Amino acid sequence: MSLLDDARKRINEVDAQMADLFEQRMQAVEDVIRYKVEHQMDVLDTGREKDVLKRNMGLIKQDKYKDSYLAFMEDMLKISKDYQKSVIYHDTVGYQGVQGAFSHIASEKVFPYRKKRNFASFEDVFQAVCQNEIAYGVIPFENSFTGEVGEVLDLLLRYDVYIQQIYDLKISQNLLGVKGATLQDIKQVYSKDQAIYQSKQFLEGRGYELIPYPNTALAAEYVAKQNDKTKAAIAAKENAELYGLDILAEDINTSEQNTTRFIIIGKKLVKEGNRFSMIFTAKHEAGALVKAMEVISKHGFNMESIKSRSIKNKPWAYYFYVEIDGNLQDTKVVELLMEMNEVCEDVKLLGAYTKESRDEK
Ligand SMILES: O=C(O)C(=O)C[C@]1(C(=O)O)C=C[C@@H](O)C=C1
Repeated sequence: MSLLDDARKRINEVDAQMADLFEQRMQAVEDVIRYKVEHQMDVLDTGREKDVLKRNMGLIKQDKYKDSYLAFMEDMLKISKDYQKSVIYHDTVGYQGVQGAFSHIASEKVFPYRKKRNFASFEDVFQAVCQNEIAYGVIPFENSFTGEVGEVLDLLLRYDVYIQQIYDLKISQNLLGVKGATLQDIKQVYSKDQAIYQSKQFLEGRGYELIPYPNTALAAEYVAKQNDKTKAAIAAKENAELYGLDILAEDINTSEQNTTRFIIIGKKLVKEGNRFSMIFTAKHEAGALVKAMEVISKHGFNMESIKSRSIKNKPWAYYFYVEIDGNLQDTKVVELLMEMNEVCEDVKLLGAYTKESRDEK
């Protein structure tokens, strides 16, 4: 037996023991999870980690292995924390904003039975997905009235998440007042500027004082707290129940077609679906964008949407977001992605999802 064969035989034996020990460690971690959930404790315990590292480092006899072992143990702790979070938060859905906001309503429609957690910013939701603190994030992507949410495109470019599903929510604005109030009582109306704008036709000639508020759900909460019959909020119907308000006028928004498309993001690439999205940056040479477009059409794909955004910190450089009809499991798509990689500077697959055809809607 050669030296290499012998060494590999010993490695195999050690690996077998380590696999067994790994499972034993994870079994202990399962009990930690049970205890932490019961006592509502955080997954991270920095004090305990320091102890673990110190004690285990003391077990290493040869100094030359210490750095590697430290890295190994740190990885082990990360694996343990990631696993704990994936078990504890597997059914949690995150959204940006307060309860009653449209993102919250969309989360309830898509995941009626899962726990919800709200965050201050879109970026916080992306981060929470990446760190396993939530299983999914529900994020507004574009509105038929006001256009795309550019910041979300930038976040899709930066974070390692995938679009797994899309959901179209019909946005309906309503005038909500305190219990017993009538339209005649109202003097002041609170809401987000966009909602006021969308309800312009209804508001015209009524003499209400229009007061902008950071968002529709907060406006509803404010009106409920004031408990004043002269104040009303423009918000989604769901806020009436949430904050104990009456619906004084329903569907007051001008455009009946006002729909917001939400994307459901997660850490895994789900390959099923009849549409997929990608982001690419064209090479800095003449005709580079045309080349990319040609690759898409050459493979016979139908491009449903294209958007361009400037790249932060790179003046006059752009990236492109495209939506294409097709199934990621199709070999044609694999070929397309390979060729796109050749003609573009960067290509990032954003995920696959099912889009109903327009006729079905
Ligand atoms: O002892 C704990 O509290 C654990 O959650 C286990 C563990 C570990 O895997 O050793 C993991 C995460 C904590 O930050 C500390 C230690």
